[in-house]
Amino acid sequence: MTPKERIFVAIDTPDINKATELAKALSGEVGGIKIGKELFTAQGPNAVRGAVGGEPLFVDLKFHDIPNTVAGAIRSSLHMRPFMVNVHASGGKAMMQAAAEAARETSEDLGLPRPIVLAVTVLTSMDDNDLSDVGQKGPAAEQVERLALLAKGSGIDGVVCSSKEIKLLRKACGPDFKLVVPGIRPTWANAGDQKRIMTPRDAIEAGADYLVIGRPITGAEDPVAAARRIVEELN
Ligand SMILES: O=c1ccn([C@@H]2O[C@H](COP(=O)(O)O)[C@@H](O)[C@H]2O)c(=O)[nH]1
Repeated sequence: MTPKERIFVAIDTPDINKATELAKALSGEVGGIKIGKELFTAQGPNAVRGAVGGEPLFVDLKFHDIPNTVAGAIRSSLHMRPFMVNVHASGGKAMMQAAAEAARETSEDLGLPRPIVLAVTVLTSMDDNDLSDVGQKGPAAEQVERLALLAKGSGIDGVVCSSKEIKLLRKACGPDFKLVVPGIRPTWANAGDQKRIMTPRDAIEAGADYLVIGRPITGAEDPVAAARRIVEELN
């Protein structure tokens, strides 16, 4: 896989025209498009698939509910023909097993390739202090490793983590376990609300499978130029 193919651009906007325009402009410049709660809640599944066109789609809705409800949500999300979907690892083993099973069964029923099912560990906007505020045992890297091992044991294909944990998780979870990494910031971009960050190049060198990059590209005056600058830095 080329470095470019490892980049998923996060298109976070409620505006379908803006989303469609960005997806079209960035087609061929990156590996795929990630949509999340902002666009999905405003526009719904049909609009999302329409906006993204034929590009590989990461449906980042981070389901977190009882197993039956999450299984149903995964089933429904497969109609968007995603390449990747996700749940929160903190929803527990039974919930993750239900999600993995729903993805397997539904893709078979629909005659579609099975999407990669990921579990979100600790949000990249949280540091050790934020974790302790919500009563989770830190440091963040330890909680990420704990949740990643639970996810792997529940039949999940990989995790969403920060680049700070890539080396640790490669060792703990093996070479085939997918590591999808947001909180990516080139040296020329603002961190914003992200706390556990790394540059695209350092994250790839550490062993990330996919990088999720939003505002450094979509918030740039020229998003295509920003995407190309990142790809050049990766090459
Ligand atoms: O831990 C997580 C999980 C998901 N995200 C999502 O990734 C993008 C990052 O966007 P930036 O603009 O590059 O910060 C965004 O859609 C988040 O919802 C994350 O950041 N951290």
